[in-house]
Amino acid sequence: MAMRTPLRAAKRATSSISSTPALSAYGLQWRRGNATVAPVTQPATGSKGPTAMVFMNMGGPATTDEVHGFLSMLFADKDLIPLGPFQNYIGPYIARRRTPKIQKQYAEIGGGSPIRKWSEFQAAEMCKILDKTSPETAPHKPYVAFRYANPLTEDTYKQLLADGFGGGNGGRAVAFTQYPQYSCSTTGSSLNELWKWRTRLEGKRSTGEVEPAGAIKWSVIDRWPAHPGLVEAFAQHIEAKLATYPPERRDGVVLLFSAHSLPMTVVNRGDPYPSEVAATVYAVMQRLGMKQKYRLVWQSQVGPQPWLGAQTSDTVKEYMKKGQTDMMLIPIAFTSDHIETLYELDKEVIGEDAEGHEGVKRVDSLNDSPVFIQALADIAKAHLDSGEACSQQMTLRCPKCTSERCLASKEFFQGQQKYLEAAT
Ligand SMILES: C=CC1=C(C)c2cc3[nH]c(cc4nc(cc5[nH]c(cc1n2)c(C)c5CCC(=O)O)C(CCC(=O)O)=C4C)c(C)c3C=C
Ligand code: FES
Ligand SMILES: [Fe+2]
Repeated sequence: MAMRTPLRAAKRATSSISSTPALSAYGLQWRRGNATVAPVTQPATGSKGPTAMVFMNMGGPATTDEVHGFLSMLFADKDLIPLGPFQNYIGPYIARRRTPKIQKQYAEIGGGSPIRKWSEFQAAEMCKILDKTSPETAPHKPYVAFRYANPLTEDTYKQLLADGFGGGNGGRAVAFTQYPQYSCSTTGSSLNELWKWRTRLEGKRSTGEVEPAGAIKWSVIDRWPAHPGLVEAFAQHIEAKLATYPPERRDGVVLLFSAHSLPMTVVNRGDPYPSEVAATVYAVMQRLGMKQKYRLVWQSQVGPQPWLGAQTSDTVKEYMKKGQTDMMLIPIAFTSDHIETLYELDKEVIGEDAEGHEGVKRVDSLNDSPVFIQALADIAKAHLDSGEACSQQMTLRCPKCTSERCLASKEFFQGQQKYLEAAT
């Protein structure tokens, strides 16, 4: 596809994270029941190991040169931005037009998105914990699969095969969404993409068709909006920022939980994201003892159609006018820094809308929070123990969903249950 050229032309780093040798390189050692001694740097292979832990997210351009490729893929994604029968023409056109503006934004936040750095760090740290807490599924090997940037899902899937998962060997992989709250435009899109590459690289599987022998057995962690560890990590970051206000002002600080908005067409299709974001906010507020006033507001709308509000920037401006000048912005739907925190919140909302008022602050993203990384490990451990291919909730389509991709990919992941069970 012509629209992918810029990204593909960029130097492709391998999508597997550690520099440890491919699993296949230490040969029979990884096969179940084999008693070969593991290399000292690797944990012993458990009865159900090894396990690939694949962190799914949208990704971001690592350099300004990758912005065009990133936007080209983003505007080609029918699960995110359906542009009708002319998507292949309109998508590249919009991507080209937006590139200079978005390049400028990335240049202002240091020249690229930090999402790959944080995702790789979080995945690797989580796997170290899992190797201890879930020895039977060890070793846990961290991977990152991005939807619009390197390492792309396609490349990560190929890396999994090169590392000895699937491709006739069997082996288990967990698709772990890094969006805490489920939207069909984010996690749904990543799962549809993963399913697409599974069918392309490991053989077709439509209803009634036999599972390709020795293919990867997939399971999915599809949402975790109110996990106590996630809630604790957010709460601790909020408390730390609150502590920077003089004691006599703290009770009056308004908490503005800010999440990426959705077009109203997606909300009205029945997308679960708004209610799951609200669930996170409510759980965090309960943990904080409901001591502060708060609102859930929505940012980053693109294009002219109606989006879910109230908008973050309008909210800050309106409250400022009303004399409410102590406010904390809390990015609640993304777990690491990205252009929407570093540019939109810090530079536009705080720098411009609030005119740099010292009472308006942003809470740090979770990034390397050890509480958060422990939460990821707890979520993964519970999933591995459950033996579940995917949650019940994931199998329910939006009331107004008409997408064949959603239907087929949900059927695929649900259908993995019998292969997982057969393997245990
Ligand atoms: C939970 C997070 C996100 C949801 C939900 C989401 C939905 C959504 N996004 C668009 C359109 C665009 N998003 C863009 C960038 C972008 N989106 C998110 C997160 C969510 N999007 C992030 C974190 C980013 C930035 C990535 C980074 O590197 O930091 C863009 C590109 C930027 C631009 O052109 O303004 C677009 C376009 C839609 C239409 C949508 C729901 C349907
Ligand atoms: S759009 Fe939500 S399930 Fe298809
Ligand atoms: Fe977005």
